[in-house]
Amino acid sequence: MASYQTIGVIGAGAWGTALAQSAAQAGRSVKIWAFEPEVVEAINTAHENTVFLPGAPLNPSITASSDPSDLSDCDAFLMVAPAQHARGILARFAPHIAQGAPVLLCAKGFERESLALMTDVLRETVPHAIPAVLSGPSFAIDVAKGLPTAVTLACEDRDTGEALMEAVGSQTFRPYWSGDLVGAEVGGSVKNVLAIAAGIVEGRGLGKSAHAALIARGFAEMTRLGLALGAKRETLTGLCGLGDLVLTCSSPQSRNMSCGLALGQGQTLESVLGARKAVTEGVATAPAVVALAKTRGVDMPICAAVDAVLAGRISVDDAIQALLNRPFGPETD
Ligand SMILES: NC(=O)c1ccc[n+]([C@@H]2O[C@H](COP(=O)([O-])OP(=O)(O)OC[C@H]3O[C@@H](n4cnc5c(N)ncnc54)[C@H](O)[C@@H]3O)[C@@H](O)[C@H]2O)c1
Ligand SMILES: O=P(O)(O)OC[C@H](O)CO
Repeated sequence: MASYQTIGVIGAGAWGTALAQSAAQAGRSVKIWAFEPEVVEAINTAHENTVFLPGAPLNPSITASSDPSDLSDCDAFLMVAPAQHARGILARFAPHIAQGAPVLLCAKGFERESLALMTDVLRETVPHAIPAVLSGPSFAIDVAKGLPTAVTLACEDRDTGEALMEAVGSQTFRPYWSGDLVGAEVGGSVKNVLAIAAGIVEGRGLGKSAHAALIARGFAEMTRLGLALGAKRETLTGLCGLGDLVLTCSSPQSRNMSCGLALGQGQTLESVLGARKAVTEGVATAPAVVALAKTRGVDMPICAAVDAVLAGRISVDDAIQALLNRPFGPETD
């Protein structure tokens, strides 16, 4: 079985930093590529990502660089830059990723313009890499602090998947293997859009019953899209689907849910996004989810309402009314 010892982490936001730390704790040699020079500086000198993951001391063996060629000796990669930047960054990395090296895709989003999943983006930019997906209920700070977390690690070849699990996993950060990449991608991406809706429910004071209904009906939407794209139902009921949906829709520390909370309380999207450096993936993914659903004839009324609110086509109150005015119907398809 392959054994990956030198791990390249592409993207030094909160999640890339936490995963770099996890791999270092697993005894791997870890190099992390950061977009911002100040992040490179902070990791190499203070051994802390003071910009995106402050308060989490890093293993001093982790080195950072802003030059992709510095990662060219890595035998496996974690792609952790936000979804909308993935294509450009992967294209830069393509010459530095060895033939047959696995690239573990960790971003949770669809590409807005092309509607591509991250595995599609990887196949188009680095066709010689082996795609894998990491997704599940896990806040970066929880992983960095060593709190217990469990995620799905999807890779078609089980041996490769298990070698990746050994490279990033630990007693507290627990990956479970799956062969269903599409399921893992759809779950993580759609839950971000639904978490914005959950935040709106909370921010508008619609109550806990509405919150539970949102999660259950949102899960029905995620399942319909996932199945239409070829996902397995059991993947969607697992960590990367229902598990992550429950976490993100219930935690104001989620960037997506907190964005919805603020919208529900009357703030504008511009003021919410303008006040944060962190990525809110659901904002760019919402229109992609809706467009993709349309191409497959899949009904996703909650996601469509979120997209319409984010785009300013409808007010929060009118979106809520429109959802409540839908005709009664069967619970399952
Ligand atoms: N933070 C978490 O708890 C968490 C957990 C699981 C998955 N994720 C996913 O990981 C991905 C990365 O999120 P994060 O939380 O690490 O990011 P973050 O919000 O902590 O940081 C923002 C990231 O965007 C990058 N960035 C900003 N502008 C850029 C540009 N013009 N070009 C290239 N990169 C640019 C920054 O370098 C940084 O890596 C997202 O898809 C997110 O959904 C995050
Ligand atoms: O803060 P969010 O909303 O990007 O969510 C982070 C993780 O995806 C939770 O699993």
